[in-house]
Amino acid sequence: MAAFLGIAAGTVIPLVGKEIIDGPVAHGDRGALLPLGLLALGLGVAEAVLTFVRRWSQAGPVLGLEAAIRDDLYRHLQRLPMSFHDEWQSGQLLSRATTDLSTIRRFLGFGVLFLIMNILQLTAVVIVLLRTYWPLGLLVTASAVPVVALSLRFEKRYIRVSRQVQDQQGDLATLVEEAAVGIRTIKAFGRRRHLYGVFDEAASELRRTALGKVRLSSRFFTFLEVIPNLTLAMVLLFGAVAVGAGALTLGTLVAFTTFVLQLVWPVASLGYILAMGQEAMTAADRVTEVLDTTPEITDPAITDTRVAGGPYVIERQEKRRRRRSRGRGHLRFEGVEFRFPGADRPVLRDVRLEVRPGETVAVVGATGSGKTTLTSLVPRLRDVTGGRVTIDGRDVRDLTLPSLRAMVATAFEEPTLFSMSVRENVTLGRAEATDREIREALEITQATFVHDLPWGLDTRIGEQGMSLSGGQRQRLALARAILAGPRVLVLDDTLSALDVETEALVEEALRRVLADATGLIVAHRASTVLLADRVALLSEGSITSVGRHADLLSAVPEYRALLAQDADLDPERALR
Ligand SMILES: Nc1ncnc2c1ncn2[C@@H]1O[C@H](COP(=O)(O)OP(=O)(O)OP(=O)(O)O)[C@@H](O)[C@H]1O
Repeated sequence: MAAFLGIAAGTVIPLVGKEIIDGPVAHGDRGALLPLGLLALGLGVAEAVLTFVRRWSQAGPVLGLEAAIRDDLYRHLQRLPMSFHDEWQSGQLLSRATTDLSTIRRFLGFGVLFLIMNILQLTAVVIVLLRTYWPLGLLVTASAVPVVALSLRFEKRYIRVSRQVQDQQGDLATLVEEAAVGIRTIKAFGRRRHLYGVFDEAASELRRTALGKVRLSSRFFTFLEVIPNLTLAMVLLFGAVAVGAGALTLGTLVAFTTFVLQLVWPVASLGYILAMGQEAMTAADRVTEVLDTTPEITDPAITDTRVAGGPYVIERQEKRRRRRSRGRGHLRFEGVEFRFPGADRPVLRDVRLEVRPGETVAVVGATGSGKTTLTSLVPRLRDVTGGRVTIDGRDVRDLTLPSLRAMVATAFEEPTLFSMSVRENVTLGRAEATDREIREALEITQATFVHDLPWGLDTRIGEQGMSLSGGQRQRLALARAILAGPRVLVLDDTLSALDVETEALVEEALRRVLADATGLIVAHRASTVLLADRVALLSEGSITSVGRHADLLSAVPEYRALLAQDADLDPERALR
């Protein structure tokens, strides 16, 4: 409303001017000058106030919209499965969540409104011009033809080049991120110059594309500046002739030229606005590419019509069932197959394995044999492509994700700590854990070193906090998994960075935890294998043997070969 009224006020001002020139000025009537002058002044002030109201009332909703889309995008990114994140560069996601959304906001906050206002102003002024003196009005209207034709051509080319710039910005963000995360490796290998070269090449490429974009838009913008000014010159020329011939009053000509001058900005700014629109459109495309990706790993579809209330009811039922059957956690892999998207061979084939409640099974296999992939199927970080994984007889795909993930906790080999306090990091799986429970979990994992940190449990660690050693990080990640109090505990080679002594202490304490849970442990070392009741040998994608460690050691040569390098196992070597 403020915008419309502003345009109306702005359009009336030249008409008042015309009245002043043709009335008081032409007839020397000073008395009428004052009210008309005050009217023009009043209209000017009203236009200014309305501009302020427009900007003020528009900023809030537009910024709110940007924040809402950003939230949606973040929430969606977290719902997307591992396979999505495997494929997408993090820099691309980063640039979409930041730069692209700001581009959309700028267009919605500024461009859209000006686009509507300019079109309205153009239409209003053209109508007034045609009514004031139609031959000149027609001349002004005709000047729109080349503007429209060129805008359409410009649009197609600009879309292409602005998409290219935005994609290259995403690539550049990825390079910066990788350089920051991998700085240790880069320095250690003395590859600073080399990586600088790679970055410089990408940055120069972006510069070249951006320059091409500027060249394209400047040609267009110049053209848009020239057309209205050329029209103005023609209006002045033909208008002067018309005034000379007595077909037009001087006041009308002055009003006319003021109107045409008023058109210069809307036409010239059309270029910027269209360019902004194209950028916003490609940015929106990039954002919707992410938003339109459907998460493949979702809660089960509610086909049971008796369950009114949907997932919440299922969730409640499951909680009740879990309370009743506390302590269970019967894990079974039933003919499981897993194939990475696009891969020609499956990584896992016909995997059959049973882990009974309270039992711990170690998975041993050559590197790259699929151990991590196998463990990721339990909390549905990935979904099986054949067969099924069940917990207490129920397919994990039939459980809601929150209840499944409350049931299964995983500690990974490469532990991720977030830029939060030790407490927040450790209680990630169970926010309501008490200090006593946290202390116990830290004691089990021999992670009491945190009490010596400057602010104890409240010390900020992770990417932007205190640096911790690999072993310290692993122990915190393990404490996190234990504190979650899962029915199924998955440890993916979690103790690999610990020294022998600490490992022994952790293992001793772990034995108590594992006695109450179902354990699946990926193991490379004999000492870790000894934590388990049984061992499963994963070979070429399937479980080829299952049994007690000592039995497999004596009966299965492949198993022996895998663990023989471990001095503990080979007394002769240990003595040597
Ligand atoms: N995202 C992925 N896309 C395609 N193939 C993958 C992907 N991740 C892993 N692989 C392949 O799947 C196989 C199994 O990988 P996995 O990480 O499960 O092995 P692993 O037994 O845990 O190895 P390690 O002992 O070295 O940790 C490997 O050959 C690997 O190259």
